[in-house]
Amino acid sequence: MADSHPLQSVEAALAAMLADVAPLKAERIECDRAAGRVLAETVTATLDVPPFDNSAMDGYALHHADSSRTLPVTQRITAGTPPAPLKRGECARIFTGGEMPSGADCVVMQEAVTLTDSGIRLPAAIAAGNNVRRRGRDVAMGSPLLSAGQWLEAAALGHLAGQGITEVMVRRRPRVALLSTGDEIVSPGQPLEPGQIYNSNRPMLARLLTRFGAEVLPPVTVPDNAGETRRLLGEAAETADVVVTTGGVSVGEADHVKAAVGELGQLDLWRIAMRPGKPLALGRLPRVHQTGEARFVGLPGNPVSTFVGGWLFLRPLLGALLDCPKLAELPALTARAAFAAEAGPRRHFMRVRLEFGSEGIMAHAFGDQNSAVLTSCIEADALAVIPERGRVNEGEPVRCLWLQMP
Ligand SMILES: Nc1nc2c(c(=O)[nH]1)N[C@H]1C(S)=C(S)[C@@H](COP(=O)(O)OP(=O)(O)OC[C@H]3O[C@@H](n4cnc5c(N)ncnc54)[C@H](O)[C@@H]3O)O[C@H]1N2
Ligand code: MOO
Repeated sequence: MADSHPLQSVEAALAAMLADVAPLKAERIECDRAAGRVLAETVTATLDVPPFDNSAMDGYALHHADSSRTLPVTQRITAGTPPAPLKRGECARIFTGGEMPSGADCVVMQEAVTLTDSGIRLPAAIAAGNNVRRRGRDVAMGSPLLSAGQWLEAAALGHLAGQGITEVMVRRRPRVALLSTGDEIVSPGQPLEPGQIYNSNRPMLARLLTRFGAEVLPPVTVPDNAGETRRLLGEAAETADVVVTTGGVSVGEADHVKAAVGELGQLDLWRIAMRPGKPLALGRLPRVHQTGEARFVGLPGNPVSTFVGGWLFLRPLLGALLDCPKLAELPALTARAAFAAEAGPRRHFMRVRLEFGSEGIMAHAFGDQNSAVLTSCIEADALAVIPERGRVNEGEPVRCLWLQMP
């Protein structure tokens, strides 16, 4: 009976799921297509950035010993033009990014000088190094630029380009098959018959998985039939690294997923002490025609259970397959609860909106926390964690898992 089946802790379930996950192979791709991918190699800088000392301001380059004098302007240096050496007692007109001429060691902003008939009158006491961006200040040649496991987003892509790099080794994207179970499930675009509902889990999970770095395979709908469930799960395992189902993992008579996984492969774990998402199931499906096996994650059908299960289980699983620690771990923060809540034997993951105010961070819980109420996820920035049999009173600190991308 289901109720005699012990509930596993979230930690035990995560540990079991991640115990023997090996990172996927690496592949070389163009940097232009590398956004949202995970670096599979450590990249070493082959260039200093910036490659030469240059001016941080539009102004005049000089030697600091010439401070407070009036100097003739003997050259004009724009970004991209090589400078000539500068003699003592001269200054150079220079613009932001322009290379410092030898003989100069500081730059005075143009707003700080006075133009006179005999030259540029300089302010007193200009320090050496003033307004100069030193060669290698950002990146020193030979130093690690980016480490393996780096999630590639805007700044990292800029860093690679700054080295003139056009291709990088990244992890292959995990292929995820998404199977929606249930006779009542209909795809948007089709007419809705009595008793049917539209499939909201598929696009929601597809979006989450894409953001977590996966390649989502074409949609599969699974009827409430044991034979078809087995066939479609087996078929999915042939091409997918991860097979995710929604629905059909509870104790209803039409819940065929767990049995099918057990028959085809191995059901590692079922029922977790979490709310929502209690009937979540984990396992593996061996491939018949290909080598290896696919990971199986069975998410409960209620849309909120699917959403929360996606963040708490699919994200770490993809993080392990992609060997990306920052993807694997959800960042946690402590906020003040703008609500009171109590948890039973299951840890409660409440959908909250975070308000960043002068007094700190407040967590506002959505009013209806039922696992069928997807509205609770729309504005959710975080999951507030109420420990098993724990309680949080209004105004007290509460740990929150931030629903943020790496
Ligand atoms: N007697 C018991 N009944 C239930 C238990 C239990 O312990 N004993 N657990 C409840 C909990 S908690 C959950 S969560 C659900 C999960 O059940 P399943 O995973 O078997 O999911 P289904 O029954 O197939 O569906 C649940 C619910 O979600 C709707 N659904 C399913 N797929 C989709 C979809 N793709 N898009 C939108 N909505 C979907 C489905 O129509 C159901 O309303 O079981 C409880 N029952
Ligand atoms: O575990 Mo369920 O998602 O609470 O309704």
